[in-house]
Amino acid sequence: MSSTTNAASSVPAGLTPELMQWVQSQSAAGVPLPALLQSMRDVGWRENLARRALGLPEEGELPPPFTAAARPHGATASQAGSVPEPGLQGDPCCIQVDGHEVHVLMSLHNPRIVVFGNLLTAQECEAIIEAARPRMQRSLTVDNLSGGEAVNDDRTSNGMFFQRGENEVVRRLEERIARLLNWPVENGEGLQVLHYRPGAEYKPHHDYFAPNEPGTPSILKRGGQRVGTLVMYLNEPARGGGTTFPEVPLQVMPRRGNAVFFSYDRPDPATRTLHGGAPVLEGEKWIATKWLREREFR
Ligand SMILES: O=C(O)CCC(=O)C(=O)O
Ligand SMILES: [Fe+2]
Repeated sequence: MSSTTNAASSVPAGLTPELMQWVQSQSAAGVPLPALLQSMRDVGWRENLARRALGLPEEGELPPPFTAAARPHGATASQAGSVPEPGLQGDPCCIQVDGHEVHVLMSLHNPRIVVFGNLLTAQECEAIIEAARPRMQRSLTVDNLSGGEAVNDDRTSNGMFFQRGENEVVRRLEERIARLLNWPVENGEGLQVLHYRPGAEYKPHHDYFAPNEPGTPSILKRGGQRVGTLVMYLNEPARGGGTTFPEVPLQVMPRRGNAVFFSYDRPDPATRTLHGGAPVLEGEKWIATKWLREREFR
């Protein structure tokens, strides 16, 4: 009798031991918190009970959804152990972000991947390509050994970085992304533009920084780990060039103005976010990538 009482007392109010066991086993299997939260909503758990089961702040404890104006440098959702996540409760097919209609084309919970349509207008895509074009150079990847950057045969694209908020289009887009993914503008790295010619590719990789590499501590000083990626398609190659997730497996084909978002709540392959840019077979591919950090990126 008393053991039953003890077991019950370790279960938060309103929840059941079976549920808590399920949460524990799902977490241990690498299912991210946002996916668990959504699964609980899907089977009818009330929002605050689901949040309590996951150790997340309950509604009313959190500041209102992020707006750059209201919360420019304040507490981030990552401090609640969370990751960027669009507001897809109620399965909307479109999300209005500052008067711009973003379409939700696909949503997968494990790994967490969401495909958006109409995130950028055709004019915005063109403007970003034209501002980037004169500044393109052979892409580098972060060198885990030194914490600096190096040319890498796995990545045969050309690229450049904009400063955050560098021009009007970039600033507007960054604001839109922050609102769409409920993640502060300040936690975003500068937008990166990549250009792939036929044959160019980006072999499968993770976007987080490998914890045990000697260069990682110095990389993490600038805003902590990456916790989410948004790859935005600025044009359409005629064939090839999809963003692949070999462990799902899934391939997202580039359509101008569309984007694929994925998040990872820990720097671990268990997040199943291995992904790459398949070789472009015909035509060219332009993308803009926004990487999101745990904290303010400086
Ligand atoms: O080219 C792609 O589709 C993927 C790009 C990518 O993985 C990245 O920018 O981190
Ligand atoms: Fe990547």
